[in-house]
Amino acid sequence: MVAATARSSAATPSSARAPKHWRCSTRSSRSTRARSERSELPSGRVVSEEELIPLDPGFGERFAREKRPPCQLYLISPPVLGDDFADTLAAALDGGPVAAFQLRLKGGDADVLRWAAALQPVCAARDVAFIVNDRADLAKACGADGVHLGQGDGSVADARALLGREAQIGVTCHASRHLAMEAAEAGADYVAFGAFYDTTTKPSEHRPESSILTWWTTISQLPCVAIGGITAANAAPLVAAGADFIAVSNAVWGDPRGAGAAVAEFAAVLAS
Ligand SMILES: Cc1ncc(COP(=O)(O)OP(=O)(O)O)c(N)n1
Ligand SMILES: Cc1ncsc1CCOP(=O)(O)O
Ligand SMILES: [Mg+2]
Repeated sequence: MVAATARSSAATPSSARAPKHWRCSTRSSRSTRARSERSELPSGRVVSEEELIPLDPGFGERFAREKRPPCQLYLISPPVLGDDFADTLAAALDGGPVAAFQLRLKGGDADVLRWAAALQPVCAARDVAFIVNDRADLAKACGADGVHLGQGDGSVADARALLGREAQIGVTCHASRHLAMEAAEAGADYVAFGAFYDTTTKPSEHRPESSILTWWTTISQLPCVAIGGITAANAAPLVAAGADFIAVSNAVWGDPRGAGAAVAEFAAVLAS
């Protein structure tokens, strides 16, 4: 994932590709793999094997973990952008270190491309990677640094073929170890788990425990992102559990003090 390197703690467009040592670890062996078989409970409810065999919250304590670069901030755009959003974004990025910005708009293609043209220079001027949500074709069209793919947003292989090996490709994995393994094996540059907390930005039925971050960072070198309802007040357990990135929307754009002050507060949490 963006700038999660041992050498650098800030994103640059040229370092926006995860270096090889951040790619999927060979330790992601079959023996640690959460399997996807489904079983029927006596009640008739069908559950995945992953749900039947929950992750031991103490998993991480039994293994030595390699030191990783400090957790970084990944900003997700508001769902609707006001006319002055380029200035708001600049203020946010000037508030403290930000690794990446994701343009997450659900309107038409023209809207995405228009905002990409306005916001990409703001990110590039500050060495912040510019990621487009949902659509590899639009990421290609605007020359973004990467794309974020949900489970219904197309395959990593197709996005890679379109965007090339330098592109950052992230994948939503909800609360699923199995999905994370699949994403890593498909060649993703980061996996994203969430929603960790209540959020109105994107209501989610998936609610991972923070231990999934510890598990992931124990078995894989690929960066992981924590998302969903994260604020400066509740981020610390996710950082402590191993999140390489925390992805935040409302806590930054909805902060009454302004987006720059919110980013500065996150910076203090990530530095502590
Ligand atoms: C970093 C990050 N993680 C998760 C998501 C959610 O993606 P998806 O499940 O496709 O839902 P939408 O955001 O497209 O509504 C994300 N965008 N970014
Ligand atoms: C896009 C997304 N995917 C899972 S939760 C979420 C919303 C993140 O926004 P917020 O930080 O406002 O909860
Ligand atoms: Mg999506």
